Amino acid sequence: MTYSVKEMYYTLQGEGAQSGRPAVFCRFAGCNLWSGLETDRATATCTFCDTDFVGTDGENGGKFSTAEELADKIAALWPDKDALADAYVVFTGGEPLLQLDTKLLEACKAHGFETGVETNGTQIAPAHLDWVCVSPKPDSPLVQDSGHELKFIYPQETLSPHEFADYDFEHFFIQPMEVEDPGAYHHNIQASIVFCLQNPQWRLSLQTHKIIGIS
Ligand SMILES: C[S@@+](CC[C@H](N)C(=O)[O-])C[C@H]1O[C@@H](n2cnc3c(N)ncnc32)[C@H](O)[C@@H]1O
Ligand SMILES: Nc1nc2[nH]cc(C(=O)O)c2c(=O)[nH]1
Ligand code: SF4
Ligand SMILES: [Mg+2]
Repeated sequence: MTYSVKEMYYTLQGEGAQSGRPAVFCRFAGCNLWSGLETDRATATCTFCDTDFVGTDGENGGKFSTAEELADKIAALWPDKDALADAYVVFTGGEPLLQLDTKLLEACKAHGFETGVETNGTQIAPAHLDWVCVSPKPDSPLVQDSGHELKFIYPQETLSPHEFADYDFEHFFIQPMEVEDPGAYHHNIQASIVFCLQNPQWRLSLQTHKIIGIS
């Protein structure tokens, strides 16, 4: 299996229940809900994506021909080789479950890493992931309907958080949809606050990395 990786970097998890936790982010190239090309955005299944996941030309990106080779690179990005007890890698994308497999998870475990994933839920996650974050998208069957956190990007015209309230997750988050127009983004933040206040099962997730200016 050859893995196509857009970029990898060491940062703080910005979103959800693990927010603030140091982690290596491994961003796979490609997604099943959008080509990633701006010319296709309007007709894509997922139209609000905030991420460039096209190609393998980002920081530490590339093609990795084995799980061990990719896991070695992930481990090399962890700052303290003597403190792997807290080592954490988050697989994202693009859609990571198009590429993330048991072999890669095992290779990361062998280095001492805890493993997490950010997924749109249209593919079943491999077993043994330590943290599964599912973020549902419109017109996309949610086959991964359990995990650690469900993160709903709010608001969405054709999808309501209420559809997911009984699913098997430990945490339920509302994350304001970031859009280009500052006024519209402000509106999404306000609407997210109101939703959480009226539906206390749900908590607010802010994209803290954007607030503090890290990637
Ligand atoms: C870029 S996606 C990659 C992982 C996976 N494809 C997914 O959609 O969950 C990472 C996270 O960012 C969220 N996200 C994407 N675009 C966003 C936006 N404009 N505003 C807020 N969150 C967004 C996604 O819902 C997901 O939780
Ligand atoms: N710092 C930081 N935290 C994140 N949490 C989820 C992200 C993602 O793009 O999947 C992300 C990201 O891009 N950066
Ligand atoms: S599913 Fe995830 S990666 Fe794909 S377009 Fe939507 S937000 Fe972006
Ligand atoms: Mg991101």
